[in-house]
Amino acid sequence: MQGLTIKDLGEFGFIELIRNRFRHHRRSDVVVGIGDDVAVVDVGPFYLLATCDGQVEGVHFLSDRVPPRYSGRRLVAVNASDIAAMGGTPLWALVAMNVPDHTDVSYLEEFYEGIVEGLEKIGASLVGGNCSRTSRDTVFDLFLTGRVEKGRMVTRSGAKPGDLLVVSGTLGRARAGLTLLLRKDAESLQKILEGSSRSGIDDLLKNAILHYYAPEPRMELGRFIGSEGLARAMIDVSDGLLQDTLHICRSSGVDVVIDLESIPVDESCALVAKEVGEDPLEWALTGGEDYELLFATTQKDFKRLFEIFGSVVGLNVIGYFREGSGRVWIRMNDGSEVSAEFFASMGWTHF
Ligand SMILES: Nc1ncnc2c1ncn2[C@@H]1O[C@H](COP(=O)(O)OP(=O)(O)O)[C@@H](O)[C@H]1O
Ligand SMILES: Cc1ncc(C[n+]2csc(CCOP(=O)(O)OP(=O)(O)O)c2C)c(N)n1
Ligand SMILES: [Mg+2]
Repeated sequence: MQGLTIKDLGEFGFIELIRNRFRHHRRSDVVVGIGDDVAVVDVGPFYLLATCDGQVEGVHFLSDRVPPRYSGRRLVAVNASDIAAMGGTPLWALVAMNVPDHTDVSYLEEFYEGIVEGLEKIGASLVGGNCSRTSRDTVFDLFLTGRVEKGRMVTRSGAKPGDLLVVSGTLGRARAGLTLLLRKDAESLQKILEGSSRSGIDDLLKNAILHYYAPEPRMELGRFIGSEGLARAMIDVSDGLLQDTLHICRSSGVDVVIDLESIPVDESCALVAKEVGEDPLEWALTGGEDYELLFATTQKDFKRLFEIFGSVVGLNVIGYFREGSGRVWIRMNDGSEVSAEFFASMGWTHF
């Protein structure tokens, strides 16, 4: 494809290209290859899960504004969230550290403190990695493995017409946190983080910033859903609700109708978006990085799940699946339906 750039093709176009080009390059023990939250390999007594996501300075985190301990925890959280979205349990991790040669060792030590803290929290351990010099930016990649009982993993591809679309927690909080980080000066940020003012609003803002710094992946919820077989398809919200819903629809070969009124817009998102003159609903739909779980389930299984996790993490039915060819529709407040791409951008894409 001479003359075509990665920007022309886009992130998902490129992944599709690689996936199709090497479709036949596959050992017989590969259960799920390119195209889901994690790869799944049959190792005998259980399925081994493997995933890899990175944090790039200026793209995912800001080294001059975010304490490195949080960025280390963030690196773990974004990977652990993919294991949760498969219904699995994390095991071992390797870190590829790529930094310029003037980097402070104390900065790196703190970054690693965060990595190990994050791994211990999810019951995984660091077993190796790699170091390389870069010409400018700091880039950390984590490779995380996990396990799931055979046949208990939840892929992106099992949603059926009639299933409910459910999301955990609230949406738009990470976008609110990032916006605060980019707009506030260091002193105001410090004040919010120290909680020196005792108003409820400051708590909301602090919460949003910390959520952006280092989100808490939904490990218990994901594992429960997997072990009890309570979802037919699942993904985590990294690129944005619309984009990640689209992944489920395309993989499952069904359409979904999202009901705008039922989107759980985070309180901090409503507050910050209003302050900067943006639409909170659009942030909730496309902001991404909330690392909530998004899944297709039946009415009966939702009821069971809600009884256990409803009051702990919050679970909202935000739409339903129907026959179709992999499209996302938005039901407007007046009852009409609009194809999602005409309503808003679908979410984050790297190119
Ligand atoms: N550069 C790449 N080469 C091969 N596979 C890739 C590459 N980038 C992503 N993938 C695969 O494409 C799928 C989707 O990746 P991605 O969109 O990053 O998902 P996630 O949001 O779960 O991290 C995964 O199976 C991932 O392993
Ligand atoms: C400084 C900064 N600008 C913008 C963002 C927003 N952002 C960066 S990557 C991303 C999407 C998720 O990251 P990605 O690497 O695509 O993770 P994956 O979907 O592969 O899990 C978003 C919303 C950010 N986190 N930090
Ligand atoms: Mg990824």
